[in-house]
Amino acid sequence: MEGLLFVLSGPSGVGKNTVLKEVLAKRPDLTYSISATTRPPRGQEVDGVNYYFLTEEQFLAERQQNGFLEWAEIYGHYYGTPKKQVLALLQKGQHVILDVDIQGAAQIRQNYANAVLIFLYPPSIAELIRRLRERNTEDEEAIRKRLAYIEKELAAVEFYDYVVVNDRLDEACMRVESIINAEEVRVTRGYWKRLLNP
Ligand SMILES: Nc1ncnc2c1ncn2[C@@H]1O[C@H](COP(=O)(O)OP(=O)(O)OP(=O)(O)O)[C@@H](O)[C@H]1O
Ligand SMILES: Nc1nc2c(ncn2[C@@H]2O[C@H](COP(=O)(O)O)[C@@H](O)[C@H]2O)c(=O)[nH]1
Repeated sequence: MEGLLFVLSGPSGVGKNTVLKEVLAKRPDLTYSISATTRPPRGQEVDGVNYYFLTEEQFLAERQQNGFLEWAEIYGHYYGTPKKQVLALLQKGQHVILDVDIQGAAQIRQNYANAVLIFLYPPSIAELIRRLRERNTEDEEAIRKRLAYIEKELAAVEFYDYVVVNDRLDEACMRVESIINAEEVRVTRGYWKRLLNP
């Protein structure tokens, strides 16, 4: 039986990576899909761990060969989900979670009707800006570019299946885990049959 495909989106700095790290530590049956991007590495990011860092030429060649499950241009750089590895994991029965923006989530919604879309929402705009600035990984111009998209990104929450407010981190992680648990036992997915003794 195929694994479940989850999507986590939310504005830059809301805490997607932070929440994912905690949730993934508790769910060995959930795999994080490492995206490809043309943006340069920031801080301690490592190629093949945080992202596959590609040149624009490499990214466009991969896109040309239909190598992405979804892709988007965000804040002036390309981002995409490598198709082969995600589909292989799902076929093996592994759940997969993508950290993608609202454009990517819309493509996933269109092409994978069973995917579960979760939106991580900030407790306030002021707190979101504080987190983004205090992370201290972008220069002022890059921060301004990201802030310019906040309103559009927050408005897209309407198209998601679930929303989780990332105020207290432990609570937000618990809610994301609860969503995964609940989706696993939806009768229509048939996934619950895995829980029966042979
Ligand atoms: N619940 C929380 N309370 C306080 N700080 C938080 C919380 N969640 C995350 N943070 C902090 O906010 C900052 C941004 O978090 P993170 O990098 O995970 O965001 P992101 O949504 O993945 O951003 P981006 O889309 O830019 O990659 C980090 O410094 C992180 O430690
Ligand atoms: N559509 C896609 N969006 C992606 C992908 N990987 C990451 N992202 C989104 O990009 C922004 C910026 O990320 P950052 O690491 O530069 O801060 C953020 O909203 C991510 O969700 C992807 O493969 N496809």
